[in-house]
Amino acid sequence: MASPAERSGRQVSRAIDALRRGQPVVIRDGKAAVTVLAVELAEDDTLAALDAAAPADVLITASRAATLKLVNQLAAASGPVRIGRVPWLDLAAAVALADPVFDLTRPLKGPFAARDVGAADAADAAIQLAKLAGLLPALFIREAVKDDREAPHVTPGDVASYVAPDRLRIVSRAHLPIAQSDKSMLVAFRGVPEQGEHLALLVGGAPAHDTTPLVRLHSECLTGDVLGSLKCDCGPQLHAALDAMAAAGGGILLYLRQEGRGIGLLNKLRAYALQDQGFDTVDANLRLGFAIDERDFRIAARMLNLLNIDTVRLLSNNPEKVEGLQAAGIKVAERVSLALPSNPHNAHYLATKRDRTGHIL
Ligand SMILES: Nc1nc2c(ncn2[C@@H]2O[C@H](COP(=O)(O)OP(=O)(O)OP(=O)(O)O)[C@@H](O)[C@H]2O)c(=O)[nH]1
Ligand SMILES: [Zn+2]
Repeated sequence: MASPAERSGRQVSRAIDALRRGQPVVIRDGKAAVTVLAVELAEDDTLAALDAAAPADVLITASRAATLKLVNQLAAASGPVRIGRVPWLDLAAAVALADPVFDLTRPLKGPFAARDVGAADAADAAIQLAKLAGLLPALFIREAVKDDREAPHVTPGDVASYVAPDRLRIVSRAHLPIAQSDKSMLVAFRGVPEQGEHLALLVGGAPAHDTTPLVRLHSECLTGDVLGSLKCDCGPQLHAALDAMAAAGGGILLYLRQEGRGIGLLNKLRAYALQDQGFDTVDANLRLGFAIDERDFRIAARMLNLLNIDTVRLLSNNPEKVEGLQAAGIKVAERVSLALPSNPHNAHYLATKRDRTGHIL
């Protein structure tokens, strides 16, 4: 029989799957319960079915609300913002609220009225589920009714346990000779299925017990790692890190499935589209409704724990990685910088990292 934790995990998986298929989900927090539907995938019929019980409002994040200049209406602007539904706020208008791609060409008319978000933990969990589903963080929301009982039901606690780093396990390991060292090994981890399998590449094999290994936290970047994008520095950093580890006699590269600083590939491309309009990497994330950086470095710390590593020499220019690891109990004995020459396409991106996200470059 499934344990309570397994049953709760299965419900969260079902809820994420439902959101991805454009179906509603119920989030229950004590006596309060809300029903949500992702704006991005809503259709006329699914929205009409949701609205049948009572017109559903629109839930967006604080950063999206700030972009839309809605925050000054609110006392607490750090959590999600619930926009009251008015007749002209139809599906197309809600999509425009959620998706910034048309912000410049078709400015939103309004006026929008922010209402009390109600069950705040349930609203937070709804936004987190949309992010786990790889969608824009915007949902239709109304109080749940009896007819919603077919939809997957979750609690904020279920969602928090689902993403807890201690769920991560090592599943498999094998030799993986690479150009820099034919003794390397690859270790695969299973955690949150929607995030993909995190990997640890042990360059030169398992590190000796008496050394402090050189470690790199590399966040997935399909465009840079695989396609040779010149917009970022990920591909060259990946290869330079492997070279540095080989030169040091070994090291560990954690390949974290945190594409686009945790917003996913589709949303990163949306951020790139905004960058084509002139916004920088920070503002693009905020306009989409995300945090500047959505990554959880406790996952990397948990991977290091499972590899029996408690102290590292970290290859990075990002002080937040150092702080994130240390807060999760990993000692960073030294930060080793990993800066590479810029090119005309990534010079502005690197300057933004230096000037706005505290990278030491
Ligand atoms: N959302 C978003 N993600 C981006 C953008 N450019 C690159 N990325 C992602 O940023 C991540 C790269 O970060 P890293 O190189 O691991 O880390 P960092 O924060 O730059 O810090 P370093 O350790 O100094 O390299 C990858 O997941 C990329 O996909 C962008 O413009 N928008
Ligand atoms: Zn990149």
